[in-house]
This record gives sequence, structure tokens and C-alpha cells, in this order.
Amino acid sequence: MEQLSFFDGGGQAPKLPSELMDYRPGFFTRDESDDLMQRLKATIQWKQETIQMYGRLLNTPRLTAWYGDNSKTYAFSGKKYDPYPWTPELLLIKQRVDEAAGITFNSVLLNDYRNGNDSVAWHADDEPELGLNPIIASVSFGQVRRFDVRHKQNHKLKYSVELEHGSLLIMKGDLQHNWEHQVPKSTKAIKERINLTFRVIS
Ligand SMILES: O=C(O)CCC(=O)C(=O)O
Ligand SMILES: [Fe+2]
Repeated sequence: MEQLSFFDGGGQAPKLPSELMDYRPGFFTRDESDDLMQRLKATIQWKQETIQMYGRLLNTPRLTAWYGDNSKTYAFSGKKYDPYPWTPELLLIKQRVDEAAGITFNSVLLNDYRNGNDSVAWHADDEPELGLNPIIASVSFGQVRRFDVRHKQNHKLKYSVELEHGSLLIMKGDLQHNWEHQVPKSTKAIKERINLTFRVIS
């Protein structure tokens, strides 16, 4: 097993541990990625969800959408979702991702980070219907954003990767069990990013 590195915030980000994450930049070509980003922006039924926090109703800081096989409902942040049926764009992406991961995914959660103010807070995708140590395949289009991973018991154990336009990140091992991840806000004026996380829901 590889030695875990401490991330000091400066210098080079450590190499990603291959038992947790497999990062493939350029999984989709630039032309494919430009085209898919535009099509997803136009065709996905994006929604601004709300979350109950500290007794207040807050807007989720990004737009989301849930697609997949119609029998697979998904409970997320205390709500139940019925997925929309697969679209041609999603099936095209899913086919490539299924092949790369060697898995037939049955659902996808989409996130639209409209600008640097949109983000996802520290969490793990550890809902029971995903099973123990699930494989989740994450596809990114548009603005490069930083994806941080930290160990739940030791926040100094931390990795970061810049998720590029057209990239694939396969999350595996105990990443959803012993680690958590985030996409932090950015104070810079940055563009839109769309992320898709393909999952197997039981
Ligand atoms: O946008 C990303 O790269 C991660 C999204 C994520 O963690 C999630 O939807 O559960
Ligand atoms: Fe996640």
C-alpha cells in the first residue's frame, strides 16, 4: 500500500491513492466535452433544491437533477427523489463510463455549479442504497474546480485534484466510508461547471 501524504496547502498536491481514486483527464475529447456541456445545460431539468439547516430553509448552493432507471428512487438529504428517464446525452455518457468502470450504472446525480459561489460541502455518499464501498464515477465539464478529500477521523490526511473539462474520476474503495469530499467555493470570477456522478442504487 502507498504511503499517505500530508497535504500542506502549498506546493504540489500529493499523488492520489489509487485504491481510492482513479483520475482520467481528457476522458472525453475537448470537442465532445464542449458539445455535451451545451446539450446538458439545455436539456436537463435543473432545479434549485432547498435544505433545512439550523431550523431555516436554505437554497442548495448549486442546481441539481436526478436521472436513472425508473424503478430507482433515491433518498438524499432527507428527501425522496423519483428520477427522470435517461436522455440521449446521458445514455451516451453512461455508455462510455460504464465501459471504463466495468459497471452498469443505474442512476446519475447532476450538479450545476453556476459560478464560484456554488459548491458542495463536506459529505460522503454513504446512503444505504449505495451499499458498502460503492464505485461512483464522476464526470466533469466546464470550469475546472478543486475536489478535496479528507479522512473523517484525521482531517490532516487530505488530497486535492483539479477536475478538468472532460475528465473522469472513479471513486472507490472505502472513500465513501472513511473519507469525505467537497467542492469549495471560489472567490474568483469563474465560469459554470457541470458534474455527473453515476451510481448503482439497489
Ligand atoms: O461536483 C463534484 O465533483 C462532486 C459532487 C458530489 O460530491 C456529489 O454530487 O455527491
Ligand atoms: Fe459526493
